[in-house]
Amino acid sequence: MTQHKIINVVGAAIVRDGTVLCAQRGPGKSLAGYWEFPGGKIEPHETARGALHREIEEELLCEVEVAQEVCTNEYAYDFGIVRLTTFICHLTGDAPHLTEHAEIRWLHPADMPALDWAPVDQAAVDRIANHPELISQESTQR
Ligand SMILES: Nc1nc2c([nH]c(=O)n2[C@H]2C[C@H](O)[C@@H](COP(=O)(O)OP(=O)(O)OP(=O)(O)O)O2)c(=O)[nH]1
Repeated sequence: MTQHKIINVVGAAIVRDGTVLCAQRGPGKSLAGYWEFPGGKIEPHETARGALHREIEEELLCEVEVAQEVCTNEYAYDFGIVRLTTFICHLTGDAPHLTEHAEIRWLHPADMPALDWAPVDQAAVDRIANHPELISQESTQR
């Protein structure tokens, strides 16, 4: 029997002016070329929100306020089962800077499904596209 470990991952749907930051995974990484929500693996001592705050600081060199959860979804890849929890996030300072992604695009919810998303991301993309009001709530810090 094949044992599949569960990899707990958090992703940020960063909102700006009615659009969401979509990021393309860089070459040489797992799932290279697929579009994703920036983020990464939750370390054992971390909360999901704490991990997301740290990952965004590391990956995009910016600060976010982690707002409401979009959804949690699982997908069995050949390297393991990824359980992705996605949160709406708001920028609290500088704009994001690319460090490891190939490209980023700010898209309106209706345009997001056209990208080639990592399979586990599909649920969150569909939820945001079908419920654009999710991203219309302004940050509490503005
Ligand atoms: N950050 C992020 N990872 C995702 C998403 N969708 C998805 O399948 N993944 C996968 C890719 C990775 O296998 C894992 C997240 O780990 P990570 O972002 O820390 O990836 P990493 O570059 O450190 O890991 P790796 O390429 O060495 O496996 O979850 C997503 O929307 N955001």
